[in-house]
Amino acid sequence: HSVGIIGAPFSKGQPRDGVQLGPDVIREAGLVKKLEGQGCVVKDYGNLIFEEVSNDEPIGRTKQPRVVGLANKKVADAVQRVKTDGHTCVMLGGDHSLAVGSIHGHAACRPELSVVWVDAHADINTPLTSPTGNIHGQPMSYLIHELCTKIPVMPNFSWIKPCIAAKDVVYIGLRDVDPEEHYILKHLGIKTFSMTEVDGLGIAKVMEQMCDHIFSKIKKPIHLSYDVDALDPSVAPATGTPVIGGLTYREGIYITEYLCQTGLLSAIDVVEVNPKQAKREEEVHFTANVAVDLVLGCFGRVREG
Ligand SMILES: N[C@](CCCC[B-](O)(O)O)(CCN1CCCCC1)C(=O)O
Ligand SMILES: [Mn+2]
Ligand SMILES: [Mn+2]
Repeated sequence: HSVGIIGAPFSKGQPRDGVQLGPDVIREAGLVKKLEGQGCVVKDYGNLIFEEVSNDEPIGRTKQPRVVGLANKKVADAVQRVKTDGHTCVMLGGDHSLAVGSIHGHAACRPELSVVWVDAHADINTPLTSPTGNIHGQPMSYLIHELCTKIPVMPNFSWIKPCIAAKDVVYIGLRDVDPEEHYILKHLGIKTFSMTEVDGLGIAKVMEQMCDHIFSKIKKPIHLSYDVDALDPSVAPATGTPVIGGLTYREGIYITEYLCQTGLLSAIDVVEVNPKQAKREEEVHFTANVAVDLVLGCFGRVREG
């Protein structure tokens, strides 16, 4: 595997300080060395530099729109470059608003994408449905063709063109979905495997049925957007919006092992690691090590040795 790593130290899609430190704590947990140790060729493109935006007043309830729009343009260009260079892209967040740029940049190289969104949350609020105005709860609404009429014009967002179809999206791990998001998921017929399905079917069946769904016609490259809060807070405590009843470590890893063996993983986001949300120092290292293990699973590490 040839891997291109991008650090995206960005936090303005949500209000909690610290998630901008995610890329560096994940690197400090040995990501590059461990990938190389399992035979990957790794190019670390370093951390993107995000410029400030003054007077970034809310638009309606939406907070920090200008700096989020600007940051995602940078991410989109960087992901496109990594893909053009021929690597599987790994974007280290930073908050989940960065998925707008990551998926947009990926789709610029691979127009026919399927998106696997692993998350406690659906992150599909529009600017008008969001209960908080935090853009990390909205990224999917800017990317899905069927929602484009629901998105108001916002400064620094005009470059964004919807690039994925609802039928090519699948969710795993949902357990904290806002009412409006639930309506959108149902209305668009988006395939979801909430924690209820994970419990009822077991993770192996979830992965089988998920692949049947996204590969129902042709096989498309996969964009895996992995929010560490999909995992149970006991497994990934250093994150901004923890929700109890999440994926076990084993389930979280199984998802990456399964997707790796499809051979279709083309870009991966690992987001929402926030060291400042940890109660104790060891929780930071624990969460960072789990994040590293998720990436290793995407690139061929299997637990049998
Ligand atoms: N859906 C929420 C949470 C988004 C989490 C973003 B992620 O997945 O990247 O971490 C709001 C959640 N909800 C608001 C009302 C009270 C309960 C929580 C939102 O702010 O839109
Ligand atoms: Mn998320
Ligand atoms: Mn989440």
